[in-house]
Amino acid sequence: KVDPIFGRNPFLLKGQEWKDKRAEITPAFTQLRIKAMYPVIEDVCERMKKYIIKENKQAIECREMSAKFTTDVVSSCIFGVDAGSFAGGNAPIREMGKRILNFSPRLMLYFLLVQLVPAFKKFFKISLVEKVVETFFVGIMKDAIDLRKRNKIDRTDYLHYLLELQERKKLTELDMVAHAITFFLDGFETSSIVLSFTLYELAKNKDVQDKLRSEIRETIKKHGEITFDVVHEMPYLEQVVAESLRLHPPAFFMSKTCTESCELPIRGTKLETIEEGYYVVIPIYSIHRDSRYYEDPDTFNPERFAPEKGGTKIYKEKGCYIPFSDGPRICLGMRFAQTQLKLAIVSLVKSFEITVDEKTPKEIILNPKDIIPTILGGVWLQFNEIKAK
Ligand code: HEM
Repeated sequence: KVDPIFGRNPFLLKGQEWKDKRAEITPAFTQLRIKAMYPVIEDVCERMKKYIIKENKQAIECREMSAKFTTDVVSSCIFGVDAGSFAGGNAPIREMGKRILNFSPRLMLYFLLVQLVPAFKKFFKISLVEKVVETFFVGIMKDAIDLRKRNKIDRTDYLHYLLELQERKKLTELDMVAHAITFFLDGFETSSIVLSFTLYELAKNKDVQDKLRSEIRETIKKHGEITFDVVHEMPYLEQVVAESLRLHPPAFFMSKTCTESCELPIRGTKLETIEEGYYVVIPIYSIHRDSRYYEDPDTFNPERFAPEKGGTKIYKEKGCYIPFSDGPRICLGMRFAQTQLKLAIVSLVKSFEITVDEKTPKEIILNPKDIIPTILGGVWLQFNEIKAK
């Protein structure tokens, strides 16, 4: 029996169940659909900029600011509603996002153990957590659908896709909510962590920030504005995001089940047999920081991915650049994540000089309580507005 909400996430499924679920949601992430969501992301970038200006000169904790950003993006794209995370007060969807992640060590443990040993699913009951999440999101979903139908809104976003799917496949309300929660859960936290680490690295490395700002200005001069197609054709921005994902991959490991006995070379020579049914843990974080593959691996250096050096392609081919995994289970939201990240970075670097505030710890220690790596004590940055001349 599958868990009604979390158990339908392709991330946690296997075999035919996984294939069916993945096939069902893949069309939601086509280039065309992400392009259609671009103006929605642009709107949220504007709200984030206004929030920074309003906070005025105070240092801003960017882990929380980034989570507000991705919560608003994801909510606008799934439910077509403004989650209002930047409006002050306790915005309910942001609060629910916090609750889901902090819910209890039980939920964290669930995800961790199911990732490591999928068989653990049998022994865990998370029905209470699911009930709260389900009740909350069913309410939002109902309102979102009602609003869309009543106002005859025609927007090619994720909700639009879910409504089409509902017609075609006769999805139940719970199916729809489970899909929406997959997008919400897999989407907002991973991307927000990457955004906060990227802002931190840009603040620490002024030369990189300046070079990126020059690329942004040149691009605007050439194209007038930064559209969806243009944002994906900015080589230095691509390098900065790629390097941030290398140094700070939010999914720091993944586990795979061996479906067919095979032999793997260990340390390049000795062959080791991996039996069918074995669980294999792939430590993304350690691979990305291994000096056998990366020169000076702990240094943030976007130059290593310069186009003339082959970009990330050569590292991907060697299997040592895998922030979004690889193969048939590669992250479904990769293109969407990259789009929202790039747009947020462009929007902030264009408008602000970003520096590290003294409240940020000098030595980075990762919070041992978080399932996704975050900086203990937070990422405190200063934003000084660049006034147009
Ligand atoms: C920078 C942000 C992101 C990173 C680094 C990331 C990373 C990953 C990784 C490493 C996996 C594979 C896990 C495994 O093989 O065990 C994965 C799977 C997945 N991701 Fe992402 N992700 C990000 C953002 C997103 C977003 C925004 C969405 C959706 C909106 C999303 C949806 C998914 C889904 C549905 C899967 C499961 C795919 C499957 O098993 O077939 N991710 N992600």
